[in-house]
Amino acid sequence: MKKDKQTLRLDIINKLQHLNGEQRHQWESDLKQQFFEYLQTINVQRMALFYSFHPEVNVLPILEELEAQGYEVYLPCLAPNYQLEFAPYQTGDTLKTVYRKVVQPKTDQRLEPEQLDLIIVPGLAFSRNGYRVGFGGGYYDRLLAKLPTTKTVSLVFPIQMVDNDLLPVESFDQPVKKLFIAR
Ligand SMILES: Nc1nc2c(c(=O)[nH]1)N(C=O)[C@@H](CNc1ccc(C(=O)N[C@@H](CCC(=O)O)C(=O)O)cc1)CN2
Ligand SMILES: Nc1ncnc2c1ncn2[C@@H]1O[C@H](COP(=O)(O)OP(=O)(O)OP(=O)(O)O)[C@@H](O)[C@H]1O
Repeated sequence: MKKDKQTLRLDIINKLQHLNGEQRHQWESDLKQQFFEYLQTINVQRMALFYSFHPEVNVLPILEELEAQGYEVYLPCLAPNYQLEFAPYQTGDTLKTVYRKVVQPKTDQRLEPEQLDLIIVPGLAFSRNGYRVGFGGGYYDRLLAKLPTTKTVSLVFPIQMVDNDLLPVESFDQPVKKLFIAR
């Protein structure tokens, strides 16, 4: 049976919360490896990540490695009307909490989203064809609708995958172009 987005969100949050630490760690290392292998095949400089909070896939080790390799890293900042803006971030920069566990850089510096070469998109449930259900602000759907040519990827645990025909898709949903699924 097709679940609504809210039911699916709670389902996946529950699964992520019950994931054992060792399995999580192994999947996160695998995703990091897959992602850096992919990076060697493309030419990008400016990248948007997100500041993971529990129980999301932790992408902060990837963020640190990107910095070490000299990439420019940006994080999303909430703007009026569910818009996202992007601020530069380096480990150690001041962050502020904007909503529950959501944090963003304190700086007022911004990069036009069009200048991003690649966006790592957060999410809870995903289908093979790249559709996703996130926490429900519609922030990334609004953003990606404006950036049809930007590379987009998500890093996903197998327990977050849902059959194509079981993931609710609405007219405004924007799929990510490439999924990495942990093995
Ligand atoms: N780590 C991380 N950072 C992220 C995201 C994310 O998914 N993960 N986001 C991904 O987008 C953005 C923040 N997402 C948010 C999603 C919902 C609400 C929120 O206000 N939720 C309301 C209901 C939504 C509404 O008002 O319609 C709520 O929970 O009460 C705020 C931020 C940007 N930063
Ligand atoms: N391009 C858009 N223009 C206007 N409203 C939009 C657009 N895209 C999404 N929305 C609105 O955003 C709301 C949340 O969408 P949805 O539940 O799919 O969020 P989500 O993908 O889970 O969240 P997020 O993208 O923040 O991770 C919906 O009510 C929808 O009407």
